[in-house]
Amino acid sequence: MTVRLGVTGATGRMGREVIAAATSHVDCEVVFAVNRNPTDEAVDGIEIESASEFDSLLVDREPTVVIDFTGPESAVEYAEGCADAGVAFVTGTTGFDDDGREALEAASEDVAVLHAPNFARGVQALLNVVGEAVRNLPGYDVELVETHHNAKRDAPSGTANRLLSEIEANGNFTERTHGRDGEAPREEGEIGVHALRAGDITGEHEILLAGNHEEVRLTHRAEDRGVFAAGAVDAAIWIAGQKAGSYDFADVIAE
Ligand SMILES: NC(=O)C1=CN([C@@H]2O[C@H](COP(=O)(O)OP(=O)(O)OC[C@H]3O[C@@H](n4cnc5c(N)ncnc54)[C@H](OP(=O)(O)O)[C@@H]3O)[C@@H](O)[C@H]2O)C=CC1
Ligand SMILES: O=C(O)C1=N[C@H](C(=O)O)C[C@H](O)C1
Repeated sequence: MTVRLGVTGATGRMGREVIAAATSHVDCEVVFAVNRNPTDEAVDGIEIESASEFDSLLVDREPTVVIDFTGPESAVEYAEGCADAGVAFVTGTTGFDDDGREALEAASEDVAVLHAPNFARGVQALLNVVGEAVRNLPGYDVELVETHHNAKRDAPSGTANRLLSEIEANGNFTERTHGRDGEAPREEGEIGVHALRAGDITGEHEILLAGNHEEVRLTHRAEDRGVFAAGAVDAAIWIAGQKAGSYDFADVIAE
């Protein structure tokens, strides 16, 4: 069955990649693509419409799923629109605060909602192994470095926050130290967190574990945003058959 997709943030870095991935996928049809500031220029043959039309497009074009890569405020608004219209919602947007996360949970009571801070399959593998590495190296110092392009809004990245949760769940850590400045010796139990922003780097995450005169580095490097878009389209196809609830990209990969 063809999955009918709506795309938000359509002219953004990720929106364009999602349209490219979806239009070349045999199981997908892009039925609308919206942007806050629409352009006359189509993306991969898909007309860009105004985000102000989002609610009426949900009714008129009958999408099965909306894929969103925008910002935390707009993602919540789009999720609420989808919940009202009975349309499943996939978002890769990062930077949500507690209220934003709660709003996504509330939407998932009415429709299937999948939120993943990273749609790269390699990052899912990294999330699976990082806890084991920490458990195997008790007492080793842990530092996380993430590197992204100079236009990224949130820090640390959504992926970094997810990795940090895994690290904390598997070791005795007391605090996250964001960068260091001046007299700042390392405290026992801290995890150092460092966000680098430069150029047009797609996205890198490295966890350094060091102690006992040795070091282990676990690194994921995305070389192309198409990796994220392909994962998001896979998630949209998967979620089309799911009942209301809150899902993660790990659920998609598990099948
Ligand atoms: N989960 C994953 O695998 C990945 C997640 N991301 C996340 O996706 C999000 C978008 O990233 P990226 O594409 O690089 O960002 P861009 O800035 O390139 O694009 C953002 C898009 O969202 C729109 N937008 C932003 N704010 C609003 C708003 N308040 N209301 C309506 N539309 C809005 C922008 O519209 P306009 O053009 O009008 O400004 C633009 O189309 C970020 O949160 C990023 O962290 C990114 C890559 C992978
Ligand atoms: O903004 C980005 O570009 C990315 N954001 C995601 C995040 O915050 O983790 C995922 C990816 O690293 C690219």
